[in-house]
Amino acid sequence: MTLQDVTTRGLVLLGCGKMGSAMLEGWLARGVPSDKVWVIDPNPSDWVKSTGVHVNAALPRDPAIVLIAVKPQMMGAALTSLQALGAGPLYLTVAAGTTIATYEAALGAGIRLVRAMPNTPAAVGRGITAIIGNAHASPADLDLAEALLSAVGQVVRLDHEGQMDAVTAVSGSGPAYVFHLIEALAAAGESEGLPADLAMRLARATVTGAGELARLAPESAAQLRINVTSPGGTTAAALAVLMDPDSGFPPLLRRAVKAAADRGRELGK
Ligand SMILES: NC(=O)C1=CN([C@@H]2O[C@H](COP(=O)(O)OP(=O)(O)OC[C@H]3O[C@@H](n4cnc5c(N)ncnc54)[C@H](O)[C@@H]3O)[C@@H](O)[C@H]2O)C=CC1
Ligand SMILES: O=C(O)[C@@H]1CCC=N1
Repeated sequence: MTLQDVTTRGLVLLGCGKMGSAMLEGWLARGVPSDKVWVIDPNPSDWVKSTGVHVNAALPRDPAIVLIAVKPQMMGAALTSLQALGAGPLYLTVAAGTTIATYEAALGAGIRLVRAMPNTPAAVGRGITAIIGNAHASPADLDLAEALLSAVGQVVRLDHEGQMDAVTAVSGSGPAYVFHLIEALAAAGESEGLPADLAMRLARATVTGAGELARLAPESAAQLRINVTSPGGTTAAALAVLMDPDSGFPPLLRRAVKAAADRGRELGK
């Protein structure tokens, strides 16, 4: 199966909230025809309804791909609406926590399934998605999933499903940590006397600019940090706080990432 099959046979999205919409936005922007996309969602957004995709219409009989993007807590009920499709399509799921075994139990042990963990920068083509196939997913299925997901950013393949909760905690949830960094940096600027709108503008441009530099520059993140840090200067004073081994970013992020990974494991039970 190829990307051409996807645009011929169709793509079904089960659940089109924040993550499903981010991916759909990326695919539509990259030329997937809207009349080849079927969305099933009891509460479709105005944006989804405005895209021209089929919304809560009868499904095609033989779609190439079914993307599952409902919350893990709703998965049991949601999967019943796919049972009629059986082992025909390639299933691609982005749900945190929910294990391959859960889908096989609900949809049939013979299904071809790729479990993926994307992130919302997919909406602007800058996502990163980790994938792992089940035992029935062929190399061609993984290639197809990768081709589809490459349309919205980078793709990495995992060695085993056990890595997925850590991936979720780093890159799936990670954009939220960065957005919170913008909020916190702006709030700190306000505390130093800046007006709120100026502080937010500076914080947002700094985080996105640093992100772009990290993407394009050949240097490591550590070297880029060193390049900002004049000996005895302002950055060094801030980094003494942020790099404190007991109270700085490293222990804080270790705790945050562990909490996210633990939650993923819990959702999988
Ligand atoms: N938001 C994110 O950054 C990421 C989310 N994910 C995963 O994506 C999945 C969806 O998360 P979000 O988009 O954030 O949640 P969301 O709440 O924005 O979207 C879920 C959508 O599913 C719909 N839905 C509920 N019951 C349904 C049913 N029975 N059949 C069809 N649709 C149904 C809801 O109406 C909603 O539009 C989750 O499993 C999450 O773990 C994965 C990576 C990143
Ligand atoms: O918060 C969540 O559970 C989902 C998974 C990764 C990002 N959002």
